[in-house]
Amino acid sequence: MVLHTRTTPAERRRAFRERLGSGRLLRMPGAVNPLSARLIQDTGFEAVYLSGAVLAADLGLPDIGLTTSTEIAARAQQTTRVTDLPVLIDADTGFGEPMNAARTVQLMEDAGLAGLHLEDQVNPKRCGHLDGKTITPREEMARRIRGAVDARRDPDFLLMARTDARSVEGLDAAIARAKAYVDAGADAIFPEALTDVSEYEAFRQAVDVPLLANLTEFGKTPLLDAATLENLGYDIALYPVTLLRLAMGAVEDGLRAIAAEGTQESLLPRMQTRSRLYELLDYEAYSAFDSAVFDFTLPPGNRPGT
Ligand SMILES: C[C@](O)(C(=O)O)[C@H](CC(=O)O)C(=O)O
Ligand SMILES: [Mg+2]
Repeated sequence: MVLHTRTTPAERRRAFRERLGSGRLLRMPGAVNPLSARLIQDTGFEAVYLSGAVLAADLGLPDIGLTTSTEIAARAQQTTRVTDLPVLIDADTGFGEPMNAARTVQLMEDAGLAGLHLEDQVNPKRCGHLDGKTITPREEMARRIRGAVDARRDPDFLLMARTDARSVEGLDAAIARAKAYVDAGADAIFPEALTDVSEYEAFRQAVDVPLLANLTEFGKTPLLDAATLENLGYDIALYPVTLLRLAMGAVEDGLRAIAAEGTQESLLPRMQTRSRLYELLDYEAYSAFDSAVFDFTLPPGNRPGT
C-alpha cells in the first residue's frame, strides 16, 4: 500500500454495510493517528473509529465540543487516505443546528469516511459517561437526523444516531428516543452509557437496526467481551479511546524512565522497532518510484519481514 489506499470511499461504505448485515460482531478500535489506523488494519481488524474524545485530546482539548467539523474532517481525510478499511467518525452533536449537521455530513462524505454518528446532547457536550449531561428535546434531534439524511449523497454512507438519554431520562425514554431516531432515518443506534447486560438486552429487543456497544474504559459501562456482545446480538464493539490510553500510558512511563535513568536503554523491549515501523509504512515498496529510496540495509534481524 504505497502512499495511499487502493479502495474508493464508495467501496468501503458498501463493504461496511455488508459487514454490518452479516450478524457477526464487528470490533472497532479508535485510531490515535493515521499511522495507528494502518496498524489497526495490519492486525486484522475490519474497521477504524475516529473518536471525538481522541481528536480533541490530540489537540490538548477536553471533549466538550470545541473542535470544529472542518478540523475533524481534515484529520479524517488524513486517516482514510492510508487505510483500506471503512472509517466511522464521531461527529458529536453535528456542530450546531440541523443545517450544521447537514453540512457536517457532506464534509465527512468528502473526507472518504464510511459513516458518522450524531448525538442528542446540547453544547457544550460532554463525554457520555460523565454526569450532568443535558440533552435536546427528542424532536430537535429528529430534525438533526432528517437534516443529515437529506444532505447525504451516497446512500451507503452510514448515519448512526447516539442517544445520551439513558443517564438523563432513564432507559425507557432512551429506547423511545432510539425508535424515534430510526423513524427519522438513522441507520444504526449507539445507546450511550448503558449500565448492565439487561439494558443491552432491552435495547436489542426494542430496536431492529444495527446497535453499537461503547466499551470505553473507566466509564459507566461494564467491559463486556466480544462473545457476550455477539450473543446479545450487538453489531459493533467500540474501543474508542483504548489506543490513546495505551499509548499515553506508555509515553508517560517512558518519559519517567528516561528522566530517572538517564538513558532509554531499559525501554527498548517495549518499543516498536525501526524495522516494524518501516514494514508498516511499506517503505521498501517506494523503490518502485526510485530504487535509491530503499537501498540501505538494516542491522541483522532488523529488516522488514525478518
Ligand atoms: C465514544 C466517545 O464519544 C468518544 O469521543 O470516543 C466518548 C468516549 C469517552 O470519553 O470515553 C464517549 O463515550 O462520550
Ligand atoms: Mg465522543
